[in-house]
Amino acid sequence: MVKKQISIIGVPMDLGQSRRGVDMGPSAIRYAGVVERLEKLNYEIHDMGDIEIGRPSKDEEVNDGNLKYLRAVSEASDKLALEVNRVIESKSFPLIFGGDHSIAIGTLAGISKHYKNLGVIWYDAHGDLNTSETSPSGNIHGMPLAVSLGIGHPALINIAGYSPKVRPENIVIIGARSLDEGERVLIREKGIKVYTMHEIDRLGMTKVMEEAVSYLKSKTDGVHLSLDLDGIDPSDAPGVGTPVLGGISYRESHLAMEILEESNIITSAEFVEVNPILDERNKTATVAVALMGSLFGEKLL
Ligand SMILES: NC(=[NH2+])NCCC[C@H](N)C(=O)O
Ligand SMILES: [Mn+2]
Ligand SMILES: [Mn+2]
Repeated sequence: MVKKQISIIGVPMDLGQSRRGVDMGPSAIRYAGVVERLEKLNYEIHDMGDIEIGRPSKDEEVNDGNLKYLRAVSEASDKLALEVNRVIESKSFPLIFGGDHSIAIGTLAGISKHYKNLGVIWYDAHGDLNTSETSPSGNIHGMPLAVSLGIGHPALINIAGYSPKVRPENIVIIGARSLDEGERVLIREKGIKVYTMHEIDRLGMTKVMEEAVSYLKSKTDGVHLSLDLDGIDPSDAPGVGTPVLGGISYRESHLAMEILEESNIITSAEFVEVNPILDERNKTATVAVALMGSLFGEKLL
């Protein structure tokens, strides 16, 4: 039998937010044993190494458009989109390690043209639906989902030469507990499906994931999982730049990944925002790798 292929792409990007160190995320995730873990599940793993990220000078950080390091983020997104596209053309499953969440701009740009109706599961404490007008921080990692909807600066929305990358009705956000005003407006206006912590508490993770899967399954021909480690509670995943109390537990996250695995809908995935400098003995990278285990079919018995 031919083994299923997974291709790993590391993206050592930290310019989409203000806390240095998240560029070391790919190393931390590899160090936590991801390749060995997935090989045990009988996958053939191709580690493509890391995308090269420029090191712009500090004065590129703030520009009057409220988009920090716009040029560097846009260049990195271009490179990532090309690489992701190549992986899909080679019939391998793209598994991307961040880096901050701005990398999703490039990931989705590389993926989306391969699908008529791409679905996205955005597992995150945040909506990442800001624009330069609504962003309180100017940090591009708070904008990738808006950008992928075609809302934002032309240098970001036109990566890979087309826009939008995803339709609002094909998005499910899971774990939200920190939304800015502009993000709330966009969610209502576009009718984006959101399971906040309230729904997760109330319905339980099983129901939430089953609903999310059946919502997406009927209308999409591929689903990208974009998992921001800050979706998980900071007690379980402390190594993130923008932690928010009251998050999804480690156990609930395993359950979510297991339900996704059973559903067979996931066609690409990325794990972002692991910051080893803020972490405790590589705990957050270890959590990320454990969740990948469940996502790719690990079973105890
Ligand atoms: N990917 C993330 N961790 N995003 C956090 C975004 C925080 C805040 N909403 C902002 O736009 O600045
Ligand atoms: Mn987040
Ligand atoms: Mn995020």
